[in-house]
Amino acid sequence: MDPDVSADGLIAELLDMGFDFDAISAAVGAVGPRRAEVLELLLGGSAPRAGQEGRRGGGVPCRPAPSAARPRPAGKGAKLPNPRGRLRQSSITDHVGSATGGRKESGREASTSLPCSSAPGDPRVPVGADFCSKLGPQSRSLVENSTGESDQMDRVSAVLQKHFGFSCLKSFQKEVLDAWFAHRDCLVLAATGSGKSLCFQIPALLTAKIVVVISPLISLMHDQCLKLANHGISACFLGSGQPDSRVEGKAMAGMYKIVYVCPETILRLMEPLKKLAEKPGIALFAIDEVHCVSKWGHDFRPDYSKLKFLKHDIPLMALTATATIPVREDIIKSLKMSKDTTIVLTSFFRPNLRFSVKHSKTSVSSYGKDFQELIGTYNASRKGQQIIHENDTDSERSSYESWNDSASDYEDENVDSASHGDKNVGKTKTSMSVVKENIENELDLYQGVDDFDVSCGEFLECSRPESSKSPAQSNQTSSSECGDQGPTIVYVPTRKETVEVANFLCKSGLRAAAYNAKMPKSHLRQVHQQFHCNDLEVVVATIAFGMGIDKSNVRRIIHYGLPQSLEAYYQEAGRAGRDGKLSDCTLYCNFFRAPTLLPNKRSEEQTKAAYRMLRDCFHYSLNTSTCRAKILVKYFGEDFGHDGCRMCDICTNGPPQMHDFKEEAIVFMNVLQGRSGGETEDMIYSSVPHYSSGRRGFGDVPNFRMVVSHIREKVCCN
Ligand SMILES: Nc1ncnc2c1ncn2[C@@H]1O[C@H](COP(=O)(O)OP(=O)(O)OP(=O)(O)O)[C@@H](O)[C@H]1O
Ligand SMILES: [Mg+2]
Repeated sequence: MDPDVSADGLIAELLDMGFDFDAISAAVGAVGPRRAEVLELLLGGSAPRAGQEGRRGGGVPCRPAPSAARPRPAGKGAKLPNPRGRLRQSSITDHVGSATGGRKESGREASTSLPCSSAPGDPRVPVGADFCSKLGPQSRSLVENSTGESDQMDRVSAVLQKHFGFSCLKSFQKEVLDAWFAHRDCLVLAATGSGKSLCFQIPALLTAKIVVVISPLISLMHDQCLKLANHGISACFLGSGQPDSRVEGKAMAGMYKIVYVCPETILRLMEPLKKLAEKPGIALFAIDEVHCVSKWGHDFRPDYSKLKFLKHDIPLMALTATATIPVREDIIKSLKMSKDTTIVLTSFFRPNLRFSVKHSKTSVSSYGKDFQELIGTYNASRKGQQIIHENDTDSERSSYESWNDSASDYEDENVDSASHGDKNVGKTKTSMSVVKENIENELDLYQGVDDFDVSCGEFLECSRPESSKSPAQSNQTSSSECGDQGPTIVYVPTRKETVEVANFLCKSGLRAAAYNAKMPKSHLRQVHQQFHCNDLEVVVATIAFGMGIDKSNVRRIIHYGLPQSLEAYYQEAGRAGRDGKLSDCTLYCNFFRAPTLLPNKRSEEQTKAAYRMLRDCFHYSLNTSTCRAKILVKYFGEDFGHDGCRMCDICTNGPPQMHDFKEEAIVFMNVLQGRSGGETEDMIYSSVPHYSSGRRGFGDVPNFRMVVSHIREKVCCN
C-alpha cells in the first residue's frame, strides 16, 4: 500500500496524469489519499462519481476522461476536447485486424512520395538542436505557438519540465507531438541521439491512456523503463517467452503509463490489447527502430513486418535514425500507414562526431599498434587510481582468460578461414555452404528480442532496482572509472574477436568486457550495467550492442573491421557523443579481409541488396576526397551542401599526396598486353613473395606495394 500523501498533492498528480477532476475527487473521497487505491479505482472503472463518495464500488463505472490532449482527427488548429468530455475511443477491433487476415483499409496507405513536413534546412545546424535556445524571440514563439494550441504546449512544457527536467522541446519533437495531437500517423526520421523517445513518452503523460511501444530488444526496453522509472513514470516491458502474467496482467489493465512490447509478444496480446483500448484507452502505438520492418534495412526483423495489422484509429508513430529513402518507402507500405501520415525529417548530420578511416590488418598482430593510443589514453587518465585498481584489473583479466578458453570453441568453426581470408583457406575442405552457415553462426546478424535474462520487468515511478544505478545517474562521470575520458565501444565483426580484443585490452590494463549474443545473458546484463555505471572503459561488441543505447558520454566508437552496411555503421557510431561533446568514430579496415556478410537463407534479391550495402561500405572506406560526414548523410538522401564537416580525416588532412606512377602503369599495361619482352603477368607475380604458391583466392592477392616495387625494379633495370 502506498504511504498516505496529502490529498491535494495526490489530486494534483493525478490531474497531471490526465484524470478527470471529479473522478479523482470522488475516488479520493472514497478511499482517502492512498495513491494505489485511488489509481485502482480510477483505472478499474469503479471510481464513484462525484456525489457518490463513500460508496466504493457501488457507483456507476466511471472511466477517466483525459483532461487534455485527446487526439482528434483534425488539423493543426484542432482544439482540445472538453476535459470533462467522455470521448469514446473506438474499439481496437475497429482498427486492429486479425493477425492473419489484417486487411488494409482502403485509401489509408500513404503516398510513397514522402512529402517532408520539415525541411532539414542547413544540415550544419545540429540535429535536434534545442531550438528555443538557438532561435531569436520571434522564432521561439513560432516554435511554441504556431498551432495556436498554447494550452497543449503549456501542458507539454509542464510535463517536460517536471518529468524530464528539460525546458524546451526540440523543434522536431514539437512537430511529432502536433501530429499526435491531430491524431495522425507519423514517421519520424531523426538522427541518433536526437531525442526520439521523448516523442512517444510525452503522450503517455498528457492523457490517461496508455502508450504501447514496440521495441526490438529486451535490453533496450529495460534501459528505457529504468530511465522512465527514474523520471517518475511507470513503465514495464513484456518480452517473448517470459509469461509473467502478473506484470502482463497489470499492463493490460492499464497500470503502467508506458508498455514496451517486443513484436512477437504483441501478436499474442491482441485480445487483452482490445480491452486495453477500450479502458483506459491506448493513446498511441509507437514502433521504435522501425527500419527493422524493412527487408532492405540493415537490421531486418521478420516479426516487425507482422505489425501491419496495427491499424490506427489509434495513431501510429514509427521512429528510426537510419532509414534510406527506399527503406522509408518500405516502412510506410509495410505498416500500411495512412495517406495523411506526417513525415518528420531532420538532418541526419551529427556535428560533434569526428569520422576517420584507418587501414589495418585488423588481426591479433595489429592490436598492439592500433589500440596503443586507446590504452595510453585510459592509463594516463587514471594514473592516480592505478594502485586501487590493480587487483580489480587482475580479476577482470582472469575472467577474460577463462572466456578465451571458451572462445577456442570457435576455432572449430573454420570461421577464421573465411573471415580473415588468410590462414586456413587451403586447409579447409568444408563446402562453401557449410562455411557460410558457420559464419552466420559466428556473426550476430541480428539479435532476437530475448537478449537479456530479465523476466517481464515492471518499473514503478521512482523505483530503483537495488543493484543498479540508473542510466541517468551513470551519465554523470564524476566518480567513474573512465574518468573524463568517457567509455569506448569497439565493434568487431565476429563473436570470437569480441573475446580476443577484450582479452587484449584487459591484459593491457584496461577495464574492458566482451559482448556478443552467444554469451550468457547474465553476463550481458552485467556488462550493460557496468557500462551505464561507468565501471567499464571499453565494451568490445558485435552488432548485438548497439541500437538505441543511450549513454551520454561515450567518447569513442571504434569499428575494428568493416561493418555490414553504412546504416549499421551510422547507427553504431551514433552511440557516441550523445551529450553533444566532440567524439571520435574511427573505422579500421583491411580490404584484403573477405567481407563477413556472406548471405545465407536470403532471397537472391536480398543477397544483392546485402552486397550493395557492402559495396557502399567499401566506397566510404576507400574514399580519399569527400568529407566522411557528407558521404554518410548523403547515403540517407540528404544534401549536405558544399562544405564538409571540417573535422573528419579527409577534411583535416586533405586528399592523400599524389604520386606519379606513370612509368609503373606503362610497364603494368605492357605486362597485361603480353608486350613486356616475354615477361608475363605470372613472371612478375611469381617473384613476389607469398604469391608463388599458386593460390589466388580473395585475401591472397599480393601486396600491391610489393608488386609496384617489383615493377619499379623492372623499370629501373630496363
Ligand atoms: N527536448 C530535449 N532537451 C534536451 N535533451 C533532450 C530532449 N529530448 C531528448 N533529450 C535527450 O536526448 C538523449 C537521446 O535521446 P533518445 O535516446 O530518445 O535518442 P534517439 O533519438 O532515440 O536516439 P537513437 O536513434 O540512437 O535511439 C536522451 O538522453 C534525452 O534525455
Ligand atoms: Mg531511440
